[in-house]
Amino acid sequence: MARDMTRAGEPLGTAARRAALRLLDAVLRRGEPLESALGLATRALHGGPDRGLAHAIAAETLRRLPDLDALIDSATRNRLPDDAKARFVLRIALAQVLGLGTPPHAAISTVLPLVDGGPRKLVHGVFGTLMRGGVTLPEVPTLPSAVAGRWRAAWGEDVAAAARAIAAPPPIDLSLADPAWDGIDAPSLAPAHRRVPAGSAVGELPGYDEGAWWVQDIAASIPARLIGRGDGVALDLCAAPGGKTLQLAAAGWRVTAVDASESRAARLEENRARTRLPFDIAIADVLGWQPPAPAAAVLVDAPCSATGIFRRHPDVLYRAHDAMVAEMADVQARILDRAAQWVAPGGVLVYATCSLERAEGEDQATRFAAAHPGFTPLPATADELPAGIPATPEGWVRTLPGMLEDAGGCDGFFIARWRRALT
Ligand SMILES: C[S@@+](CC[C@H](N)C(=O)[O-])C[C@H]1O[C@@H](n2cnc3c(N)ncnc32)[C@H](O)[C@@H]1O
Repeated sequence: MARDMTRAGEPLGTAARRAALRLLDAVLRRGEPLESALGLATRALHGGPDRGLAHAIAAETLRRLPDLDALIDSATRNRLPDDAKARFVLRIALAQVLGLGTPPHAAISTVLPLVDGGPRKLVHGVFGTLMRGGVTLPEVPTLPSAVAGRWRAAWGEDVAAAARAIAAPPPIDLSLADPAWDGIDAPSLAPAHRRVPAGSAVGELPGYDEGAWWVQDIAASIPARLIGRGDGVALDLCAAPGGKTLQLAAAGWRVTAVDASESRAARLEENRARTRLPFDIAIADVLGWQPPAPAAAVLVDAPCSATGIFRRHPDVLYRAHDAMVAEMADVQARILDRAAQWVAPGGVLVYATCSLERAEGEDQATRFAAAHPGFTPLPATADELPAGIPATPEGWVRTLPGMLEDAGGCDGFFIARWRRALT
């Protein structure tokens, strides 16, 4: 892939498309998260709007990839290999026209320089054929077949809701530090919650500077809701950037937030400074760290495949393969087993993952319960949960793409809670 971002004589906007191409390359060929690839891929761009455009093009391409590929395949006599540069460039051009509303001439003129000295004629020809044919994208996007197959087996018809959910970026949820705060006129789906439209400039919303709220999907707010209010010690393990830490601190707990990543812990610090909510931060690997004493509440928001946040991060659809899920499930088991030792007698343990994979949710909770007879399931109750999100028959919470769909949906999460026996 090209390294040079700006070249004389190129149409304006070519550099942003080159960055989008690098982003796609990072996700699809190297398996990197889109957000992590952003810095390097866009470093030569001048200013936020170009960076935003590169990100929007790459994200839209990932949302629509199977449908874009089907269009490309319909217009080529010999199927282009999956990793052919011509396919990448056509995906970008088509995603702009069919998904983002870019005029066709602007979309094609800014990608052709990316295949200079290569399949320029082919790209131009395929694009022209499709445009003359008046093609459109299906109203409901097609999910990648591996993910669709896995989720259909796990969740049946909810896979259709997942496809609908990926059509556009989702609304943005805010968790309020004070449930009585009334500074934003927006729908509320649960106590201390507001939902603002997709694309809202969060830094400009009322209450941002004062730290009255932080961005957190409603499903992601459930683990801390299941811990509730308290004034004892709470351990938030795998805590950064800190949505759940802030909830626990706002609910009165004396929280220690532990995270292994220094850069992510910096976001914990930023959030602590902005909200002025008190909590301690430990930058440590929980597999080596040890608290000074057992805690009344322990929250494990374990690292996972993150397939539950595919609406905001469509790259997970292409990165979360079976082997990755199995590897994450192994890490989760080790973290959860270790965390269980730090729950004080009579204390509460909550386990959560933002995953739509049973191996990282239901199977993990079943395994834990069998291995830890000293922990009794503590089923979630309706009054603890947002309306429209029921507990499972086991008392766990499993949020699925079809839930709250009319109100804008929610992320996919799994949450289980146990109480440790007194002796
Ligand atoms: C799902 S994210 C946590 C999100 C966070 N709880 C929140 O609500 O904002 C998982 C976190 O686990 C951290 N992590 C992964 N492995 C870890 C380990 N062995 N010890 C501590 N933190 C770990 C990652 O750095 C990442 O920040």
